[in-house]
Amino acid sequence: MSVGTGQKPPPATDVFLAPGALVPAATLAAQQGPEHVVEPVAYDAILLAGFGGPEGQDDVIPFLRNVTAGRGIPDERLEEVAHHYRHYGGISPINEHNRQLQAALQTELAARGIDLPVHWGNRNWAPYVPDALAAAHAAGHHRLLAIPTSAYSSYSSCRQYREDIADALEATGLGAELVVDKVRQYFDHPGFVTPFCDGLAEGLAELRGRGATAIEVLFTTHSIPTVDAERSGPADRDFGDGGAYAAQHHAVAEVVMEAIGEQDTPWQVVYQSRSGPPSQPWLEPDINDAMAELPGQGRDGVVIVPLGFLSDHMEVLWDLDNEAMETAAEHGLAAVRVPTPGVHPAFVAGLVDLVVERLQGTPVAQRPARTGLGPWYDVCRPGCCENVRRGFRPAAAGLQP
Ligand SMILES: CC1=C(CCC(=O)O)c2cc3nc(cc4[nH]c(cc5[nH]c(cc1n2)c(C)c5CCC(=O)O)c(CCC(=O)O)c4C)C(CCC(=O)O)=C3C
Ligand SMILES: [Fe+2]
Repeated sequence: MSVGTGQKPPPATDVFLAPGALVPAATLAAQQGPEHVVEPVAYDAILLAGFGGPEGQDDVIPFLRNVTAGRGIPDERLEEVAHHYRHYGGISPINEHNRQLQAALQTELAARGIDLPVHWGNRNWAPYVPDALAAAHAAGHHRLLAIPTSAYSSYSSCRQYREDIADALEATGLGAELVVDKVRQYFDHPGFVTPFCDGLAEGLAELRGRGATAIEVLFTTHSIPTVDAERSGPADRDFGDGGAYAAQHHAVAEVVMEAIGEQDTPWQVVYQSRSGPPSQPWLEPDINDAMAELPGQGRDGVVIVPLGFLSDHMEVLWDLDNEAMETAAEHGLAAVRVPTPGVHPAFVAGLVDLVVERLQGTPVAQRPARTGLGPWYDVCRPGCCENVRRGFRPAAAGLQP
């Protein structure tokens, strides 16, 4: 299913979709303008692009091999992670979450009179992206708008989805017949931000009700290698240490604190679920290390906000609800974990708003964005979120190289 390695990148001005398939020149011209908004497109289907997870004990190891293919993840780490899944019967809830999100999107689209079927395909487990593309094609669809289940920039959270879509176009031989674009990154879209605001306000109230008086808010997200973080986002913009990935999380966290009137409550962005060899630097601090410091600073409670995730999947259940909660107890901290967006009505409506933007070509000034970083790009910029360790691989829905 992989695109041949060593393949030469296409010329710098092409929008890569798949060999032989380019978007119309007008679309390209529009998206290169200062507004980075593309012309309206009459999409005929949605592709919900998920991560995928095992649904039984026999799936666990093959799933982990899919996720880590070609990546130097040590075997001990795979064993350790397999154990997290085995603890829950080998079943990750993530596929069920995506089934629910698919159904909720379908309902919301219908309620607004938008006749677009939602096809669902995962990167790492069935139903796979190539199956979804084949199903879309068999149903007579040609212009797909992808909604990845990830809100931020970085190789793991954006480009890898785009590369896997490019691979799927190649593997299915549908590259000349299907166009696959994607919605802009929605880390600062009100639909994504609102559920966290609601959850954090409730979490703070709950902890205060339990008697905590010196609470710190921990906004947590997946750690990634610092080299990936530095390359996250468009290559022609500087986002400081940690690249666009860290900058987006910090900006959203600040917006959430302000939105609920908690500017004076201490908070920080922390990282979780690190893997890879110890010699390789990843974003820090780890959530557990950060918590160990808090009693010394006079804190007696933490609200954990899983800002980097869309649903209560394994990274949330195990790494937060088991591990981080245990760490909190060890350090005498009262703790509560806020829900992920899941199928919160504001989130589902927000995703449909993103689809409508692209159907209508909404001007950038009319696009909602809660941070100064956005609204983000309709089409990923050249060199966006590249993985220097793996090298160049073609990616759908972006400018090359
Ligand atoms: C940024 C990011 C997100 C958020 C964006 C998004 O949501 O897409 C995310 C989500 C997820 N990560 C997940 C699972 C795993 N991630 C792994 C490994 C890795 N993740 C990374 C990053 C991210 N991961 C990285 C840099 C690696 C190292 C290897 C590599 O470069 O790829 C491994 C291998 C073992 C390990 O090392 O932990 C597993 C099993 C699941 C499914 C959970 C379930 O099944 O419920 C989900 C939603
Ligand atoms: Fe991951």
